[in-house]
Amino acid sequence: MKARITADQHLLDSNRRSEWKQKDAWRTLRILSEFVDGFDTLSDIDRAVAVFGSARTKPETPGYALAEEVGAALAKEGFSVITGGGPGVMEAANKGAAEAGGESIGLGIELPFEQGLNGYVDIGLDFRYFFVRKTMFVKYAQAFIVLPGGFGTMDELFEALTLVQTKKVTQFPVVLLGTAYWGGLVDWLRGRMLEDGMVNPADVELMLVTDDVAEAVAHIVAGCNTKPGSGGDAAMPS
Ligand SMILES: CC(C)=CCNc1ncnc2c1ncn2[C@@H]1O[C@H](COP(=O)(O)O)[C@@H](O)[C@H]1O
Repeated sequence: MKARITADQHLLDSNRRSEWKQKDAWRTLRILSEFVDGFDTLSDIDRAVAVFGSARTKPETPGYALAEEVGAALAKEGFSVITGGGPGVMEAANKGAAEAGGESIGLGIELPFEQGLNGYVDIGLDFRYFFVRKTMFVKYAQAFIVLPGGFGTMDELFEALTLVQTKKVTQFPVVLLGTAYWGGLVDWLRGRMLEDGMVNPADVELMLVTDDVAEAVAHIVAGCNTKPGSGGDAAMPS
């Protein structure tokens, strides 16, 4: 299959510098419309948790089953489940949520190879720009659960941790699910990164690491301080 040139590539890739002078100013309108669509579609979500993890996790694997269990457990607790709308862990979490009667949301991204949203998404949006989509995850979820994954998953995890650390978001639990997978990274964060003074002791405590879905959900319920119907913190000015 021939790889398509994506909108993100037009914007970011310096090989396309010749377009920048002519097209970037107008491209901002497209970016703006993507924010407007996202805000318009997602602003009615009451309380939601975003579930991240590998796009490559295959059905009928323990990782897929775990993500399905997470989606179902969140739905039963009254949370909408937001994922990247793709295959693997995203599909499994959407499936778990949808089959448990919950609201299943997929925020897809345009990629060089055609893919579309997975078949378990009830409310779906397709984004051209990664950075617009990432705003939506943080804005409309009150917590993140992160399953094993690759670069995309790390990007989403560390964006959340940076936003919590810098207090751009408050009361935002982050759970790493899968102690065997995450253990090495967490040891390095609590060892090398902390010992070299790159983070504060409190920073490395910003995430819960567990294998237990019920513990993950309970941690979120206790930590995100949004009750059903509250719609979050309505008293804050813009
Ligand atoms: C089979 C394949 C690679 C499909 C790619 N299709 C994708 N569709 C939607 N979101 C994605 C995709 N790939 C990466 N992401 C984003 O990055 C994360 C997973 O990336 P990774 O597989 O850990 O690095 C997901 O949580 C998602 O938000």
